[in-house]
Amino acid sequence: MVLCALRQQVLRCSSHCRTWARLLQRQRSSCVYSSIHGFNQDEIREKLQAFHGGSIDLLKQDSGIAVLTINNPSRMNAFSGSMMIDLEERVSQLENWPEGKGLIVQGAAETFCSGSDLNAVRAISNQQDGMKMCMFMQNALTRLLRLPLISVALVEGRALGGGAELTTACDFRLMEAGSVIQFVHKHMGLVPGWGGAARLVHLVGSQNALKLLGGAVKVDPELGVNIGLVDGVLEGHQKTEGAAPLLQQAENWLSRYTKGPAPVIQAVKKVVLSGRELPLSEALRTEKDIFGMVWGAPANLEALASKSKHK
Ligand SMILES: CCC(=O)SCCNC(=O)CCNC(=O)[C@H](O)C(C)(C)COP(=O)(O)OP(=O)(O)OC[C@H]1O[C@@H](n2cnc3c(N)ncnc32)[C@H](O)[C@@H]1OP(=O)(O)O
Repeated sequence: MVLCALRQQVLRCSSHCRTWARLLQRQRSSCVYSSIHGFNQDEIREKLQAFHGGSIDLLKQDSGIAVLTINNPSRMNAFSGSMMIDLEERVSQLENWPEGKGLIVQGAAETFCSGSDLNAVRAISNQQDGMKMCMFMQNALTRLLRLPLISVALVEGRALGGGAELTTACDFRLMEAGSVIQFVHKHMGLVPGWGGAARLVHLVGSQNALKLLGGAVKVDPELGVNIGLVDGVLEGHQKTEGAAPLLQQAENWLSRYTKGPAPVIQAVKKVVLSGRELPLSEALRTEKDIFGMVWGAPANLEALASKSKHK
């Protein structure tokens, strides 16, 4: 009897492992560009590495909420080439964090991010290299959005150009009162290239996206909330007496969605992600696979044993 139960448990575990492996594989192979698109990761990494400065810092906390900081304050947190590589490496670390539940993306020194480092942009202004940088960043930001973590961009100060695009690679956006998100690309003779336009259309619809990009509109928190780009407004702790530090406010906001065991939170993110990205039949099959991973798992058994009521 005991042996039989044990065998069932082992079978269930190995089936869960296979499902996990398949889903992880699906997630990994879901980079937008690979060698079949003529994308040579090593070549572009080498080019980007030449434009150094700043860093992307990752702090994984025991709470299961990590903080990713865009750190290049002397350039208003603009993305140097080496920071792009850093970003990709931090995303890899987050993909391999079984205890993870949430992620906050913030800028250092009270501003979010002023986009690409214009010094690097000037130096690689040829079309081929520009497109390679764009492929690299689309891969990194797509993987960021597809992390099995519930993510929030915490916008303090300005999110400009690529910085505005980065906010759209998170599940949610919180803005400090007085902060601005602005797709300034048109003023630079550009359009978004880090995937920001495609994600913006999903978030706010094509009419609003056209207005924001076509007019390079300064999105303040009120407009952001009205068009569905922004999910919450935080009190500026410098200006409002008694307000908690912004990061603390963001952690409090996020914690309502990250309460509970990591496998369940990750499963929640995965079913939403598959519903958002996959055709319906494939999304339904993926949902079934993910359901199979939480069904009969410890959190489910514990909840059943405690006869919880949802009053
Ligand atoms: C993917 C496509 C893209 O992202 S294209 C890049 C889009 N971003 C931009 O064009 C931002 C240009 N910068 C600005 O508009 C201003 O610097 C903003 C961010 C509004 C800040 O203004 P302000 O508070 O007056 O400070 P400031 O101009 O003195 O800047 C401080 C130092 O930071 C630098 N900085 C700023 N942004 C960038 C950037 N994107 N790339 C490189 N450096 C940047 C400024 O040049 C300035 O440096 P310095 O003190 O003059 O050495």
